[in-house]
Amino acid sequence: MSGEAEPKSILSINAGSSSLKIKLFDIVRNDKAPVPKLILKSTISKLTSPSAKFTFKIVDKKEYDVEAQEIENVHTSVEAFNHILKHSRNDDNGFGNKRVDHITHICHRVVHGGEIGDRGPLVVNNRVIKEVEELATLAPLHNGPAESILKEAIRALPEARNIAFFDSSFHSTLPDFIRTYPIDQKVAKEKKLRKYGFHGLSYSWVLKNVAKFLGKEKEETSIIALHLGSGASICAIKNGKSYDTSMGLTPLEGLPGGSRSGTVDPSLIFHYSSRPGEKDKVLSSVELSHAENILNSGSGFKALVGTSDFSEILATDPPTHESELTVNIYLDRILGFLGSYWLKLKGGTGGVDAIVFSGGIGEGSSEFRKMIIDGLAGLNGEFDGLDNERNKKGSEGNEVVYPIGDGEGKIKFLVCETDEELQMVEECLSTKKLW
Ligand SMILES: Nc1ncnc2c1ncn2[C@@H]1O[C@H](COP(=O)(O)OP(=O)(O)O)[C@@H](O)[C@H]1O
Ligand SMILES: CC(=O)OP(=O)(O)O
Ligand SMILES: [Mg+2]
Repeated sequence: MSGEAEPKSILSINAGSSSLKIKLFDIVRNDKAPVPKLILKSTISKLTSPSAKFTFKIVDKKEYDVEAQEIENVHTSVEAFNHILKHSRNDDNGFGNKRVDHITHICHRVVHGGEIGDRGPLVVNNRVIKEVEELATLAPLHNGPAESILKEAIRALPEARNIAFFDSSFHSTLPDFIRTYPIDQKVAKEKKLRKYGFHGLSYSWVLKNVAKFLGKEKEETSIIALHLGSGASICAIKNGKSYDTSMGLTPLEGLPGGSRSGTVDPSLIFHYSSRPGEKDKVLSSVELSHAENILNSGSGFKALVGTSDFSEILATDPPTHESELTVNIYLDRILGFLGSYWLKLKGGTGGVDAIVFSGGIGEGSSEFRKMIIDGLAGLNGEFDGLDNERNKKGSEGNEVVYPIGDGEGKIKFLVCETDEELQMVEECLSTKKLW
């Protein structure tokens, strides 16, 4: 453990439900502050729709680039982490052991922070690992993998200090009447059953960069941010604070995703799990966890159309009944949240600055952004119209945020290239107690 020393080299690890994304930064000092300089980025994607794809890029050493290489033997996030580590440690790949063994700090994205998550990032110790483990049932696609990577990082890079950043922390500002489920409050308090919300590292990054783009203070910025990735959520941010978000006690609530159903009538579970004529049967806990597993891992796009890869679904040519149904369901649920959050923010503060797209689908698909914006056309004047050309062109140069609207409405449409890895590093560098 380094401890108390200014970070020199930070590895940032983001275990998503379909991918592992890592970045390595050297920390250089300018006059006033430590500044991260990107050295390496690597991703393994399509973990849930194999074969997995491996990308590896060392900055300024293009000759060592690996681009979307298919890898057969990697199925889990921890296998993906070990694959990247092994590749980095091989001198033939342009990197070598020295660089890896100089890592002083490791930032880990942990999706569910439960009550400890409300305190912000924490230096990892046995107690934190135990909490992450205990919360695994509340984020089944995330906390288990994050815990395995945490343990593997401690084993493989023993000199580094590990820090956990919780996706749920950003939502600690949710008002009581939004975070409370209308159930017996004694049980709710005892079992800590409330809305937590996730994708908070992404929302922190989006808020910070959109405020900068708009030339406003964060505290004066109100946006509706969409994080559309393998898991998808929407957040209403009111004057710089999370006011409502579509995910809940777990990342299952709200929008459907690659393998998740999103919100369904809770009673569906009981009917799904019993055979015809057995409707009144009491379900065993095994049957209930099986149902929970199906809703998390065997539903969503995968169940509707056979793949959790949204780009494949959009590219189905000609579209099939299943691909169209999937896109229409996703679009409908997104528009439902947009309408609701627009109303909530308008009614409360009178202002929404922008609708912001991020995440693999939000950043990658101009076609799907157009469908969403077309769906809001009835509110012309309130919202921008679409600037078709800019929407198709995407980001120019190194823009983190760019507009895709025509500037005619009160509410802008923006795209923000999210960076959960750099968000963690920036928070680490600005929080001395984490060193
Ligand atoms: N250009 C694109 N068009 C449509 N979908 C895309 C595009 N690029 C990535 N995606 C989709 O984004 C999803 C992965 O998003 P990402 O945010 O990387 O996921 P994770 O939840 O694993 O972090 C996948 O469904 C993938 O198909
Ligand atoms: C919280 C969540 O669903 O994250 P991801 O989209 O990265 O799987
Ligand atoms: Mg993600």
